[in-house]
Amino acid sequence: MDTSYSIKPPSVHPLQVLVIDDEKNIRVALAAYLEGMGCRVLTVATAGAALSALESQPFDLAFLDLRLREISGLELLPKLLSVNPRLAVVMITAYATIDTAVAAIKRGARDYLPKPLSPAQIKHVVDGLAERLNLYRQVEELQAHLREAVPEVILATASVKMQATLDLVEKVAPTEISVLLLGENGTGKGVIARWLHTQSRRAGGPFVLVSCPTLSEELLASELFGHVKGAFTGATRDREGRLEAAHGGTLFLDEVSEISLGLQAKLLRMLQEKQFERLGENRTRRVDVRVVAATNRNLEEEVKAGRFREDLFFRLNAVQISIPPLRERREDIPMLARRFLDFFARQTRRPTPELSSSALNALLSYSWPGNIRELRNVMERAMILWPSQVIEPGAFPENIASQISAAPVLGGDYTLERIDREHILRVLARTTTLEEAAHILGIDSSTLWRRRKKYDEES
Ligand SMILES: Nc1ncnc2c1ncn2[C@@H]1O[C@H](COP(=O)(O)OP(=O)(O)OP(=O)(O)O)[C@@H](O)[C@H]1O
Repeated sequence: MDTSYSIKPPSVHPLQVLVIDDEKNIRVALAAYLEGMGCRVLTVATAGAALSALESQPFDLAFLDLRLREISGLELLPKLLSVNPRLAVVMITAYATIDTAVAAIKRGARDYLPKPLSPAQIKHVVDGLAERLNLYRQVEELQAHLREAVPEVILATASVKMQATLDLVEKVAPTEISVLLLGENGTGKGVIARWLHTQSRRAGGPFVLVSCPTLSEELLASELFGHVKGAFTGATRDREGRLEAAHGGTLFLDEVSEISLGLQAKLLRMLQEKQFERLGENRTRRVDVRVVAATNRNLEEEVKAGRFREDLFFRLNAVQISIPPLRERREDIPMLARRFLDFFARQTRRPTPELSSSALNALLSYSWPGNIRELRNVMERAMILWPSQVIEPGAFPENIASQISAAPVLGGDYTLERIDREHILRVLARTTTLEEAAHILGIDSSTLWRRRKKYDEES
């Protein structure tokens, strides 16, 4: 997923903490306490060591002594923040005065605490920061979804392969069966999962997404099952998990292969018995969800390699639906490109531009490793960068624009079969029915159908 995004992805548990103090006793005591809370701690005695530690590691939090031997903590503070602007700095001092506290906060410290620090004070700082980072992460996920929000799901297709996929989706949607969606990144697994939900009897209930790989094991467990206050660092109050939030609806587990073996066991129990406990809680809760899972890995191989439980695989895989990559449904590229252009044109209140034939050529010749997501991004970029009403290859990134030369030209060094194939695929791409394409090509529809099937299978 694209990360060009205003809020930096925060680190998740465990918190990385830097302790900067020239008194060994303080360093040792603070480190022991922080480690006891599950933090990863590095202690340093000098400003130089602190700066070089920050340059090499992404710390979340620093405890900074106000009076270091060679430099004041107040002087060091802006230097630390210039290396890592997201660092939360807590000034600590045995000589607390209101003036220095104000100065520290003005320079960017998050907190100011008098020595000796009590365990309760340290816990308060750590829990508060863990919760804030967790909120950042949730905001980041939401913003990423908003940024990618699908204006309108495009379910039209001219591809035999994709049509077979959509037929299967339509068949299983109204049932309660678990569905496993397979497909490369950006092929639309999330879009199809949401569509499955809207076509199901659960459409009036919630659709809840859990993106498995973005979270550490502990955080994912808490995200799924919820937790009670005190279950781990940062668990400052009881919280329901996404499982409960999905009650009566659909739970979408994206990139399910990334779930650790420990969590897989819990998930299996939930699927088998519809029961689970929040982290740190004895009470057993019941939940009614339909699970749709997705992966871009070969789960059977993960099972063979011992990384994925076979019984969980069978539970999730009641029906398997493969979504073809865009390069295997090239005939859809022009239609999808135009639909995205139309969407972005409406958003920017411009008339929808056309694609020149060389622009179309470039799009059709490119391999689209990022699939529909990449096509959508390329169309959005073209709308921003290309003011004219006819989009030319120059509106596309260089790796796509340069594809035109790879397309076969009449009279070039190409076999008849390559020209035949390219011509058929392009005519199919710009026409709306098979009959219309067959008419242009001067062959009957059944011959064209067979050729298209063959090309689909070869690609
Ligand atoms: N059928 C579709 N109609 C409209 N837009 C689509 C469609 N399929 C995919 N997209 C676009 O591509 C983006 C990626 O789709 P989606 O997140 O569903 O893919 P994915 O296969 O789940 O990808 P990943 O594995 O990276 O999570 C969507 O946000 C949307 O912009």
